[in-house]
Amino acid sequence: MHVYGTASVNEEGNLEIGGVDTLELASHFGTPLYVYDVELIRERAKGFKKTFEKLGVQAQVAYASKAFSSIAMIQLAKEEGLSLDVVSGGELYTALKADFPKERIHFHGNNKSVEELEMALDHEIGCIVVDNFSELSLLEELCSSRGQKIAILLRVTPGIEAHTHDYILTGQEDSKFGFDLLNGQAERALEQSLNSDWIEVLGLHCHIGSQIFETTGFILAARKIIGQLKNWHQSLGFDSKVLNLGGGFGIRYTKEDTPLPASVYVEEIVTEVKKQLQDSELNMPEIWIEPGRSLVGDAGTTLYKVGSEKDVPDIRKYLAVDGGMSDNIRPALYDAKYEAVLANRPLEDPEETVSIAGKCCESGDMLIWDLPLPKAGRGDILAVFCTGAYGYSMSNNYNRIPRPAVVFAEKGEARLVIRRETYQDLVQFDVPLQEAIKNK
Ligand SMILES: Cc1ncc(COP(=O)(O)O)c(C=O)c1O
Ligand SMILES: N[C@@H](CCCC[NH3+])C(=O)O
Repeated sequence: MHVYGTASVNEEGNLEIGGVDTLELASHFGTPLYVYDVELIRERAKGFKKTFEKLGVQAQVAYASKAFSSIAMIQLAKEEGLSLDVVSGGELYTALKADFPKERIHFHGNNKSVEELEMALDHEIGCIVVDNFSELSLLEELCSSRGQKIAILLRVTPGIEAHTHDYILTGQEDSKFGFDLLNGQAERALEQSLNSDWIEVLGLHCHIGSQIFETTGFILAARKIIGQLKNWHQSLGFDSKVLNLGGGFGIRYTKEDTPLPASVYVEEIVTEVKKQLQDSELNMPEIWIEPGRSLVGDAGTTLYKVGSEKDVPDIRKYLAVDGGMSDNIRPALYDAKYEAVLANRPLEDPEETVSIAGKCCESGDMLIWDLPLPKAGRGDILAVFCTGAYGYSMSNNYNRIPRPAVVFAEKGEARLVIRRETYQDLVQFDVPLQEAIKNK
């Protein structure tokens, strides 16, 4: 068995996370249950920060809160001295509720609404990552009408095709995100911003994709951007204070995945930036990164209770669990692969191969195909690893299934940080026909 993060097997032979027995967690908090190993998140955050410190580079490590946003999670990011990437009014609201330092909040998104931009301006957050011309003009208008200045990064698409799933690629030319670097859009956006009385351009941003296992894409992106920065220094007198190279650092979901240590991504990015800046008149910019998955992904485990089973003779055995695509849509959406063990017998040798089905009314609601497992049946607890990123944050109420609870486990203690939804929660926004107000 691969030991994920600080997960271990205790004297009772049960899987333990953050020093807490997962069977106790399942019986106390119910299932499905997302369990986070808090120490591992802290370790990952420190790992990124220390690498920058070791290299003597000014940096910000911004947690991409889309991976998992909750008040407790944002408080944890604050405790670890991270910055924060938010991508919607809802994520910003969560950050504000968590009392996250406003100056370290960066606001992303390809279609921020007027209300969202106003919210960011009201709270004077650190910067807005401007994605397109219409947003740039809108922001300028808002700032000028309020008499308020704002710091921005310009998100550029460097024309890099990272090796990952098509749906999570973002740095290629044909992308809905950012100003294209090669066709002159980025230069026009920079000129427009530099000419504005209301906008201070801190620098450039790019994010080439997610779940990336190589450094090549980041290096090429840095090279292309710095190449442009040199031109813009000559032509526009622009000196970028910040270079944000996004997130996307891959993690190990299964043995097929071979991620690099976070330090390697950081070291190679910094080395390339320094190399490209040699003999130029540009100052070394602050390097910002935005990891989401690599901070919280393998720190999360989902506990499910096994229910029905179905044998299709000579074809396959299905074991159904009490969750599925409602709490983890990634297998259905990206064909994502996961590993799992029985929480009550993690070290027992597999006896059969089973496929783990979710309980949603979709044939595509399969969590894991062909998983070797000891004989398991109704009542057993299945622990699916590496569900900490884009699990809860992409969960939904399909089939009116309530969202699971989230627990933080650390040093032998478990804290409920998001309570389980109830059936009452599910109908809270419904208006019965007889009460519905007619719009004449
Ligand atoms: C702009 C931006 N920054 C950061 C991230 C975080 O990516 P990841 O969770 O792969 O680190 C994403 C998601 O892909 C993103 O779109
Ligand atoms: N949600 C995706 C990644 C996209 C991240 C946001 N740009 C995943 O689960 O892998």
